[in-house]
Amino acid sequence: ESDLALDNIAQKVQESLSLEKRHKFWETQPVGQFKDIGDSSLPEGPIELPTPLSEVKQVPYNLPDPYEWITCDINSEEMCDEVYNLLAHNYVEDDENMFRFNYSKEFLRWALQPHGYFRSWHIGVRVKSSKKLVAFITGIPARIRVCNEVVHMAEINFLCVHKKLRTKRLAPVMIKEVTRRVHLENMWQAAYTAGVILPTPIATCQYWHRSLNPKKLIDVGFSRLGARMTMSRTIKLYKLPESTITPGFRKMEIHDVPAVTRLIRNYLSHFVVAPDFDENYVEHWLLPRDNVIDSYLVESPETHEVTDFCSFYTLPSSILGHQNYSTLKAAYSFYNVSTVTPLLQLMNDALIVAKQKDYDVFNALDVMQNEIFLRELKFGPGDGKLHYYLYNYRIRHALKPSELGLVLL
Ligand SMILES: CCCCCCCCCCCCCC(=O)SCCNC(=O)CCNC(=O)[C@H](O)C(C)(C)COP(=O)(O)OP(=O)(O)OC[C@H]1O[C@@H](n2cnc3c(N)ncnc32)[C@H](O)[C@@H]1OP(=O)(O)O
Ligand SMILES: CNCCCN(C)c1ncc(F)c(N2CC(C(=O)NCc3cnc4ccccn34)C2)n1
Repeated sequence: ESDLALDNIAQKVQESLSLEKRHKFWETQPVGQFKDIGDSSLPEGPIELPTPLSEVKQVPYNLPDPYEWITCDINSEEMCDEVYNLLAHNYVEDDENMFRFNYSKEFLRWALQPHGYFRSWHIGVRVKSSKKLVAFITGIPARIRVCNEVVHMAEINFLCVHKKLRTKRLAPVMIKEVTRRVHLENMWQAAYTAGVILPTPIATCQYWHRSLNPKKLIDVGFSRLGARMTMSRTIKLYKLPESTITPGFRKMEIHDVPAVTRLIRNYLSHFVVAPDFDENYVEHWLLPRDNVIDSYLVESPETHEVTDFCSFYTLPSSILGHQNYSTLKAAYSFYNVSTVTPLLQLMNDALIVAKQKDYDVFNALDVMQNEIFLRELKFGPGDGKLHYYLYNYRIRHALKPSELGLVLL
């Protein structure tokens, strides 16, 4: 562990000196460069113009000899298993390597197949001889409004290189290949998030956590017993009512799609960067799916109008090397809209539902208006920051988290 800890410190020092840090790959890309920070003479908008489709590289980038590209059909049970296992063993871990995201197969099928998706954007690298999947990166199409213009872009996610193939500069090749395939569909921008600092974040957000099962969170080292706090006092502090308190609070259903679309479109229009939701988008991204996405709304008992909405997605983490627990059941706040029910009360009902469904922790970023409820509902600030990025699109000033209306998975 001590070597790892030293590596982590070195990494942290490097990151903190990020201005001196050489980004040999990212310096070649059409993204905001650190050297340009503060240069308000640079125009807002696309950095490079589209190239004619005939001039886009028609063949995949070269991989080192033992490897080959594979387009992953996430609908195939076998391929989905391979992707699931690569991520379950090699995807994002916390800085102390105590937890690793454990995206489920049904979550991956949801996350990667929105209306109009491209299978060619689900890109794997495998070993020619053994056919073993050793790397992965994905894109999905999205319509994102940025500074009052709607841009068709790719949302890039699930970039993963097997632990044994790290620091071999495979990631830049993966990124260039997904870029090439997005260009072939005549799209020229992308949005992505990462826990690491790269050229150049458009916003940097903070994770907050609300304990639902404090005893387990303390046992596994996710959180620590507060000073002058006993375990029983801590359990009492986070106790929640047995049932939700808002009249008309219920699960979203398919017939609610038009009303929820109106509600969320209106709400997201207040943010500088936000998805351009239509009914297709709402039907895919917000209709409940067991163990993947939960969404609730408030239907006024008097007028039957839909006045409020809240949602969270399910992303468990593997607990690495603990004898009593193997999985942390985490809910991540997704999109929430309050027009009649106070946001505090709406989100408290979301916490109550999450507790009823045996989640251990409820996570939220400080985006949108989440700051209204974070402290009040006993969320604590986490150590994880999430940086938001746009590819080939310059925004003159970095955004405050409260100007962001976009949550990626
Ligand atoms: C128009 C369409 C455009 C579409 C594309 C838009 C861009 C999409 C961009 C991707 C969005 C992904 C969104 C998510 O999925 S974020 C989640 C990323 N995945 C993980 O953290 C899982 C665990 N880690 C790994 O699997 C590997 O460490 C990865 C694969 C992350 C790097 O592999 P490795 O550790 O073996 O390194 P390398 O030697 O191959 O390459 C080193 C180069 O890679 C740059 N690097 C490191 N981490 C990231 C990162 N998270 N985003 C972008 N770049 C990253 C790094 O700065 C350096 O470049 P430079 O500093 O020298 O310049
Ligand atoms: C590219 N998609 C971005 C979203 C992926 N997401 C959800 C994410 N990206 C970076 C983070 F920093 C993060 N955090 C949630 C907070 C947290 O829970 N920290 C303790 C912890 C428990 N399990 C894990 C697994 C990995 C990392 C930290 N973990 C920090 N979440």
